Amino acid sequence: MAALSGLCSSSPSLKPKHDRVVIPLFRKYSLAFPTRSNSCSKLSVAGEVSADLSKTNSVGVLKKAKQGGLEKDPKALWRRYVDWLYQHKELGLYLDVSRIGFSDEFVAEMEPRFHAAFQAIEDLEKGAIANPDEGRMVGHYWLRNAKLAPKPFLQVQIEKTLDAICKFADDVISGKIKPPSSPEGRFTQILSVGIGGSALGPQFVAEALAPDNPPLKIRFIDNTDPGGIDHQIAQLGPELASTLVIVISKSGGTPETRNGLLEVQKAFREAGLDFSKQGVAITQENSLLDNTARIEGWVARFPMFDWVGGRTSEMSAGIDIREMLVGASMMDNATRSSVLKDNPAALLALCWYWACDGVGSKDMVILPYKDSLLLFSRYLQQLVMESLGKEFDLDGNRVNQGISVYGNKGSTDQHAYIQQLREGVHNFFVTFIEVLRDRPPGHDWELEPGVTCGDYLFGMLQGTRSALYANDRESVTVTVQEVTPRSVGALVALYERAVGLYASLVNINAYHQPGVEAGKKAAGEVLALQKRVLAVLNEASCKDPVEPLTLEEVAERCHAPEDIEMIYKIIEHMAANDRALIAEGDCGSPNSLKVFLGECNLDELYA
Ligand SMILES: O=P(O)(O)OC[C@H]1O[C@H](O)[C@H](O)[C@@H](O)[C@@H]1O
Repeated sequence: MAALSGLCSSSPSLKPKHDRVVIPLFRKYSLAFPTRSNSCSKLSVAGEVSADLSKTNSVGVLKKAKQGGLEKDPKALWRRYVDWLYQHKELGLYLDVSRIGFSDEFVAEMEPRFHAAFQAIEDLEKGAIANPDEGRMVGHYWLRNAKLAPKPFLQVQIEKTLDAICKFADDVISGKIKPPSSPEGRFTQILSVGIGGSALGPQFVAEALAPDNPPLKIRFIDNTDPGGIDHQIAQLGPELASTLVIVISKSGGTPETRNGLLEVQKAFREAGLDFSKQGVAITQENSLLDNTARIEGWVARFPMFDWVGGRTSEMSAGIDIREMLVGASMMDNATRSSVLKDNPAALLALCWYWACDGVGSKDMVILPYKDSLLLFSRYLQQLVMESLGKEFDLDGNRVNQGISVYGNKGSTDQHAYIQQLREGVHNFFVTFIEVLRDRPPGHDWELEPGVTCGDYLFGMLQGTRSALYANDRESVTVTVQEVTPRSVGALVALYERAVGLYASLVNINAYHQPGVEAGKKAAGEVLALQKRVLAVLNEASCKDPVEPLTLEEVAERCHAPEDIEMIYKIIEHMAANDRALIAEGDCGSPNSLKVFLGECNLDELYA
């Protein structure tokens, strides 16, 4: 989909400007912010850790080392910075972990765990069933290097899909594939319908990489909120006739996505348009969505593979950008290293383990200082929380693992919640994402002597990093030269691998999501109950005279007295949407309510 908005076109390749990183002036900035005495924060860190470590953590040195507090001597910090600085020359990407306080002892003690984690990832890449509950291989790494796929037919499948997507994108952009009844004679808009991993990745990439004036503009329907859906369709207006609707769902049966599709199809019907001439499906072969698209003869169908999880499907069909794949593949190569200091994903996993005590005791705050990376935190929220948030470990022990992720962007957040990060409850560590290039060359100007707009953003990032550290708030900094398809691909791959390694460190399955099913099942039960409520109300409303019912009567006739609260919520919702009428009382006093339906449906009554 991003390919269709002009992202498939090759972008200038990244050339690192220098081999050595420009060192942030942390000393200068830390002088600018008042610092608290160390002893105070040392105490609080030690206290938090001892409580959490008693749960599951076996890394004894973690507790001991944390009691030491963070390094504050500027010279020692500088040595630590240089010592631990990771650089990927070709990608122009740096990772600074110096503001995470792990000790050498901790690193040594973690070594055997990393050994096992590296081995697990190697096995995964070779096609092991790395998702044991679902009996599936985990192959998102093959998408950016098909030769790695363990079977030749998988290699062919990946390459063929990639070629087909790129060709389709070219044909749409050039107007070779066009909508039947658009005055423009070509597609001008994309409406993407999908949720979770089938929305967050495309949204992030579209926000990060779409050019100012893309050949096709992208909109998203990523919820079953009728108001939101109506808004997207209304904004398209007459351009619905030149909208390519891309429906993305790996399973092909997600209700929110199905609802979005049905709503969009209704809008097409009402506008006198033939949806099948403008619809594209991206889904597993033979899924409900795939079969629908095939039978209805949609414009195109592209496969999503069984061995790619939704949240790691960023590089699969739909987001076909060869440059992104190159960036991801380069990062994959780097993160295969079994030398900790040479492996940025392992360094990240190490920092997470240290900062969160291996039990998720701290939240991960993602702060990109670049508007176009705004959605990176939302994207990572799913990748990290759905992968790591698990009740049981691989041996069946209850561990309730996870790391909470939130964030928006700097310096905007400076004016929102950074106050609490600096001074309030100490339950987080920060990841700064720094982008060195402010603007394309030749566009910069000094809005005051010696200072550009971008210098302010840079100052805010460095100042915040220093001010937080001065108050014992740890941080990681990832630096890229520019936001390009290549660097975005590299960032995605970096975090995918870090999540995989961290999952091994804490012995959980990162590739399934059993908890999501519970909510979906419960939602299904609510809708089934609603149908029974409607039938009971319909029967009472078909009487002459109409018999308004109390909540208790409805619950009894539904044979669900224990569900009276849910029945109340169903009726409240129906009343707010004029689908149930209130005869007596009001929703503020549930026991006073008497309800009926405005119309009697005889067909249903005798069905
Ligand atoms: O792509 P779909 O099959 O429609 O799934 C969409 C989403 O559904 C579930 O909520 C899963 O937990 C997500 O991982 C997935 O991305």
